[in-house]
Order: sequence, then structure tokens, then C-alpha cells
Amino acid sequence: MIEFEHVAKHYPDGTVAVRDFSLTVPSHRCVVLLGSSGSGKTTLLRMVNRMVDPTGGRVLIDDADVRDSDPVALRRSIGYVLQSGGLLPHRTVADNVATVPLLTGATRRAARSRALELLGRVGLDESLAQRYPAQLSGGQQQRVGVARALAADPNILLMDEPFGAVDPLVRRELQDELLRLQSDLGKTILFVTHDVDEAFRLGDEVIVLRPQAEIAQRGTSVEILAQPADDFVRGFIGADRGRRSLRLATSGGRQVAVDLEGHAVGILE
Ligand SMILES: Nc1ncnc2c1ncn2[C@@H]1O[C@H](COP(=O)(O)OP(=O)(O)OP(=O)(O)O)[C@@H](O)[C@H]1O
Repeated sequence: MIEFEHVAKHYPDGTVAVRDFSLTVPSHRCVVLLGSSGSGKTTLLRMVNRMVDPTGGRVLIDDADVRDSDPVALRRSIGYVLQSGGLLPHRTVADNVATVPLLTGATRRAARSRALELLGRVGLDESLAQRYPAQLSGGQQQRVGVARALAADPNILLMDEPFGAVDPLVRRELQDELLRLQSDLGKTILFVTHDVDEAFRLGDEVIVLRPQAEIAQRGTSVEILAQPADDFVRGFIGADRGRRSLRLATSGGRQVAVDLEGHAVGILE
């Protein structure tokens, strides 16, 4: 469980990235921070692994203040996936994934076999293990990034726009993969995105943020879509532009959900 207790982040230049943010992320759940650029999402995420220290309030992991833990050990114990993949360019794929197990004392042999197992888990063929990151597609690099984040078998995964740099089809594949992994592994995931569809697909709970990480609304995708808290949320999720509106049409005795342009999106069971 991750708890943010009235955290704030004021930068020396006067920027208030986070004003007063409180949230509990329950264990084994995926909570998504959804907000536009500059709303403070990355700042909040990095407070968990102490890449950013709050200027007010505190962050607890399983009731322990992260300030009391060694930052390097803390970072090794938490999986972190970035949009850019963050892979080491001069190390092979297998070595990239094996880095953390090696640092935490695994033998070379054990680290390597763990790396190969994880590559399989994220849907990558073993034949890619000896390649360098630049020899992979963007989607494959992101899979390696996820495998690397899982390498230390962390309880917590922090994911910062991890699928933002790939095309929409691959993005969907990676989302499916994460949903599958999560149903197997049950990690505590804090996921940052500005993409509403992604947030609604992945989040057990979605936190819609205004600037300075002010919570505009929190809830399941169903709750937010059914009852947007205000005009800001309505605008952000596109409900005000009819983007999320469907209507029912009947064809051959079946009820079909169609979007506002008349394209079929699903069938009512
Ligand atoms: N070192 C810094 N000094 C001053 N201001 C900063 C610093 N780092 C971040 N900020 C500011 O803090 C605010 C929040 O930044 P943050 O990166 O958390 O937003 P974000 O929601 O993750 O945005 P994005 O989606 O664009 O990554 C922004 O206004 C940003 O300019």
C-alpha cells in the first residue's frame, strides 16, 4: 500500500508542482493518475521512489515513511518504467534486464535465466535477448522496460506514460499485456497517463488531476463516465463533445451500440 499524506512540492523558482495531495493506493491494485501536461503526475510518482522529495507531507509504503529508507535500496526494490524505456544502449537486452538482479547479489547465471524468463513473460522471443535496444522496435523496447522493472520482483510498479511513444495499435497490445501480467502478478501499480482511454482501460481506480495535482475526481471508469464531477472532468474525458456518447440501434433483432457517427462499437448481450 502506498499512501500520500498531504504531500506538496514547491520548487525553488516558485513553481508549485503539487499543492496538497492525499491518496491511498491499495495493494495489488492499479491506480491511474490522469491529467494534462504539467499537472504534477510525474512529480507524484517520483516521490514514491524518492527521485523527488516532497517539500511538505509524507509518502508511506506499508506504513513506513520512504524518507527513512535508503534511496538507492528503495529504487532497486520498486519497478520503474518510463516512456523512453530508459534502457542502457550499450548493453544487450538480456543484460539490461539482468542488471538489477546482479546488483542485488544474484549470480550471473541466475540473473541471466531470470532475464530470459521475464522476456518470455512480457511476450518477447528469446532470440531477441542478444540484441541491443536500438535493434528493437519501440514496442519491443517498452516490453524490455517492463521486464526490467519486474526483474527485482518488486511489490510496486511505477509507470510513467510507459506506452506514450508507440503507435496506437502497439499501445493497445502493450495495455493488453499489462492487464494479463497484472492478473497473474497482482502488483501495486501507480500508472501515469494523459490518455483517457488508457486510464479507463487499465485503472481499477482513476484519479483525474487539475494543475498542481488537485484531485478533480476519483473513481472507477464507470463512475467517472456516468457522473463526471464537474465541467472540468466532463471536458477532460470528452463527455461534453459527445465523444463518449453511444446510442442503441437494432439490427436483425439484436441491439447494437453505435457511436455518434453511426459506426458499430459493440453488441448488447
Ligand atoms: N526542477 C523543476 N523546477 C521547477 N519546476 C519544475 C521542476 N520539475 C518540474 N517542474 C514543474 O512542475 C510542474 C509539474 O511537473 P510534472 O512533470 O510533475 O507534470 P506532469 O503532469 O508529469 O507533466 P507531463 O505529462 O508533461 O510529464 C510543471 O509545471 C513543471 O514545469
